[in-house]
Amino acid sequence: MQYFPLFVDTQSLRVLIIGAGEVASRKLDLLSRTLAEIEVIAPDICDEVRSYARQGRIRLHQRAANIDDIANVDLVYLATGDDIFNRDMARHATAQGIWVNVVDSPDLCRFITPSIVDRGRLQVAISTAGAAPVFARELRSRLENWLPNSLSELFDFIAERRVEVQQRLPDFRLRKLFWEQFFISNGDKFDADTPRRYENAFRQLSSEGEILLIDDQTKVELLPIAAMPLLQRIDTLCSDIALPSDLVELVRRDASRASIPSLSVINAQYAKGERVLLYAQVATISRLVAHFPMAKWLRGGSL
Ligand SMILES: C[C@@]1(CC(=O)O)c2cc3[nH]c(cc4nc(cc5[nH]c(cc(n2)[C@H]1CCC(=O)O)[C@@](C)(CC(=O)O)[C@@H]5CCC(=O)O)C(CC(=O)O)=C4CCC(=O)O)c(CCC(=O)O)c3CC(=O)O
Ligand SMILES: NC(=O)C1=CN([C@@H]2O[C@H](COP(=O)(O)OP(=O)(O)OC[C@H]3O[C@@H](n4cnc5c(N)ncnc54)[C@H](O)[C@@H]3O)[C@@H](O)[C@H]2O)C=CC1
Repeated sequence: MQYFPLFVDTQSLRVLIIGAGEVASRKLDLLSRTLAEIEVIAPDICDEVRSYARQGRIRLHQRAANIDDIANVDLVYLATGDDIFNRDMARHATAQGIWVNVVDSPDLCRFITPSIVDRGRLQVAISTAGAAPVFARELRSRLENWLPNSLSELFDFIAERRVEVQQRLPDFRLRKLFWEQFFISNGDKFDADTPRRYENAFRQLSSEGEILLIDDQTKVELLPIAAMPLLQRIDTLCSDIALPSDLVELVRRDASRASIPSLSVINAQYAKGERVLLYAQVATISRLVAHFPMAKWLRGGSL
């Protein structure tokens, strides 16, 4: 991973864009939505950039830039098309510890610009490490279609209630269960029923455990989609045989691992409200089913 994604707090971030053509205006389309203070310097200014200045969103200076301009800023974007000038400015910026992006020279970039799906608090950033920005753009447009616009409202709604949930559910485990329950019932949209689903999620909190069974003859890729949220909620993954890697991928990363415990231990875990997944040979799973009628045997196409 040469490029590592970070989300930068833009409050009082000072951003300088040098150049005011098409590429600068594309960067500005996203940067202007942030809280950053933005300054743009260029002798030739395209209409889009000019309109940001008219709205008072950026400070615009119509002149050539020089090295003194990069003092006292946090980020610099060089979008001039003048290779020698860009290289020179990038060198000065880097020497001063200022993070620099040169739009057409990845080797001069301290950071690169991802393609961004903007849903307010929910941000999806895509990068191909510079290999294919067009692919990043195409993937973005697929995600734009897939992620409803109302996700912005949903995450505002949730953020406003985070403290309330912490107060109403002091137990961390119950809070986690609450949010899982809420997202299962609400889905990824905000509508008139969202506040009701939020209240219902408090009522639907059960501290009941779960026993999931998967036998080694079952192909993981054929498991029903409805099994995915169940696997995501597992606390412990128990097995005495090798686990298929695609199954490990589906289970929560922080789930603990164990060998298959005795029947009485499984009973005790269930009674405590733990959620266990037991992976074993068919014969073992059949025996477990006989002992635990409440267990769910996950098989291809059935639940
Ligand atoms: C390294 C990086 C540095 C940086 O700019 O930060 C970079 C570099 C270069 N871009 C080039 C070209 C194009 N870039 C785009 C579009 C986008 N480019 C963006 C980011 C990045 N571009 C960074 C890596 C991102 C990653 O990791 O994938 C996006 C995501 C964000 C944004 O720019 O705001 C935005 C899509 C936004 C969206 O719509 O979602 C298009 C398509 C178009 O215009 O529609 C083309 C024309 C097609 C083509 O040539 O591929 C060239 C060749 C120049 C030449 O050949 O002359 C270089 C230089 C090189 O490759 O050496
Ligand atoms: N347009 C595109 O989609 C793409 C462009 N590029 C590259 O990105 C760069 C910028 O592209 P465009 O915005 O289309 O170019 P452009 O020619 O429209 O804009 C260049 C801007 O830089 C300014 N500039 C030049 N020298 C300057 C200096 N010394 N100080 C301050 N400003 C200065 C100009 O006044 C102008 O505002 C070019 O190198 C281009 O090759 C790369 C990929 C795609």
